[in-house]
Amino acid sequence: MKRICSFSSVQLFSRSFRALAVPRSLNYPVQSLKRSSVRMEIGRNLTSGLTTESIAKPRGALIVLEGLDRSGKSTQCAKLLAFLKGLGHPTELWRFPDRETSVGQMISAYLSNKSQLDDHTIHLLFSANRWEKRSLMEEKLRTGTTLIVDRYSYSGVAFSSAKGLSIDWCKAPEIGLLAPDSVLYLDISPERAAERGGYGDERYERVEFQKKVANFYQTLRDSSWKVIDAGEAMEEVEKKIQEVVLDQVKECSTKGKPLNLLWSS
Ligand SMILES: Nc1ncnc2c1ncn2[C@@H]1O[C@H](COP(=O)(O)OP(=O)(O)O)[C@@H](O)[C@H]1O
Ligand SMILES: Cc1cn([C@H]2C[C@H](O)[C@@H](COP(=O)(O)OP(=O)(O)O)O2)c(=O)[nH]c1=O
Repeated sequence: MKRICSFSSVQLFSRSFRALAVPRSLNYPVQSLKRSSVRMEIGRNLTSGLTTESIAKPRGALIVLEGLDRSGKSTQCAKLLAFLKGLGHPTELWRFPDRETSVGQMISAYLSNKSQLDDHTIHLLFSANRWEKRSLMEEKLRTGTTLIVDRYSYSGVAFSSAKGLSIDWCKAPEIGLLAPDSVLYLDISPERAAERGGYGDERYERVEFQKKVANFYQTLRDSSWKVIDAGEAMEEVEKKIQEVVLDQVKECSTKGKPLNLLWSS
């Protein structure tokens, strides 16, 4: 196994944040670079020292569920966990934000309107919350555990972009996190999601805002995505998810598949 990360998350953040947040008027080395070069520079900084193996080795699969608030992610994650465990696949369920860590507690206070934070700051906290779990995530996958992850970097980018931050800025601190093998997007209209239980308790649970989030999710789709109609009955959604995920889990655990990095070109 080759070395994956030579930076601590704090270093990664201070580098990305400095490079992104510095006003053009300040005399900072990246200031004179064009926007696209800045992005490339950040990509190099963030990913230098991050390498993945070229030979595909058997490992666990990284499965991400995404979607609007109340699209059914938690329900389906729990069902998928039971399904994979029942088939004998070592599997864990993770979720972001991970509200257990100290960063996660700051996020939780913000989401429940107990604290106020600048939009950029909360974005970086969400990202830091993923970086603090990155090495454990890699270790679990390489030792054969499949991870089902309830929300990941796509939530980070879609929700912050919906507030008006630039997509490129939002993606930058996510570069170098592990790329999922499958992203299952639970597709539902914001209006239908709002009719489901518990809606309206947290900061982002407003229909107009969720409409914007849905639009930004669309721009993030890539070949790893499968869109699932989340308006169908729970059992139907469950079956569709199982088909997609089982293929991935089998491929990763038997043939093996290289681990890729998110948004690194
Ligand atoms: N396919 C479905 N049809 C109807 N209600 C659903 C469906 N999936 C989930 N629900 C209900 O919607 C609510 C939100 O589901 P949840 O899984 O917590 O969503 P999320 O984790 O995406 O916020 C819960 O009350 C859940 O029982
Ligand atoms: C992971 C993540 C979530 N979020 C938002 C999405 C949710 O509105 C909120 C909390 O996520 P979550 O607890 O998963 O909410 P829900 O169960 O209702 O889907 O945080 C971000 O804004 N950025 C992120 O990086």
